[in-house]
Amino acid sequence: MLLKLDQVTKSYPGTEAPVLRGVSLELPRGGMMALTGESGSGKSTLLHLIGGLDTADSGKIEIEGTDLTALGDAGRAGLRRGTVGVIFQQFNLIPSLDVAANIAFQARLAGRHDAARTDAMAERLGLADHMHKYPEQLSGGQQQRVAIARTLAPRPSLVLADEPTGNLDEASADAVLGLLQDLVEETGAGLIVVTHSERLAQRLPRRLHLRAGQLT
Ligand SMILES: Nc1ncnc2c1ncn2[C@@H]1O[C@H](COP(=O)(O)OP(=O)(O)OP(=O)(O)O)[C@@H](O)[C@H]1O
Repeated sequence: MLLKLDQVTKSYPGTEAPVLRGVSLELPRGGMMALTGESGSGKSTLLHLIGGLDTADSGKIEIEGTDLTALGDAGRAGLRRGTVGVIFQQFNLIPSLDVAANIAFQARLAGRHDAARTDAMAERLGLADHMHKYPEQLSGGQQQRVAIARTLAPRPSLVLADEPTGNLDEASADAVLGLLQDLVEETGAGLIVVTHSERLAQRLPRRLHLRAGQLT
């Protein structure tokens, strides 16, 4: 199993009810699913726990058999470099690096930089003519595609995308999600897409819905 969550619970200081209450799920290798739910239902929190960006209060999260809850900060950071890739809502590109260097950044950290692969992916994502531009010189859709390329470059086993098309119009959102799915499928990785859009969620083979901190 690529990902296994067992009875995961999470509260933030100052919030009355837990944000996540006993969340369990399994995603097989190469599996793809959408995670939907109202604003504040805990989608980003769940993604952050799976991505090792934050820790659960109780329960177990396993990625490729490794128990995240037993790893320290360094262990979780290592997992983020190689095994799990996160595409953030706000892209988080590095402003001082051009597109080529942004795309290569995480792969270099993971010791998996492959220039030919980076170029091929940039081409697929329509970024070939923009490789020497800086993030501020790109449109939102182009920045999103750079963020996708950067996350996929180190070949993670699991890709987590938080509203990857949230800032795009419908046609661009469809195109970007389609490309993301194709690229993830080609690498055999698993994919979890958080989205507000029921329409986009329908494009994924499996859908889970969070309501008041529980999966339905
Ligand atoms: N760092 C934090 N400290 C305290 N409360 C937080 C923190 N992060 C999130 N929350 C609270 O946890 C709840 C779930 O937030 P989360 O961001 O996971 O929801 P979401 O479903 O992703 O929402 P959205 O769709 O609006 O992005 C919200 O009530 C939010 O206010």
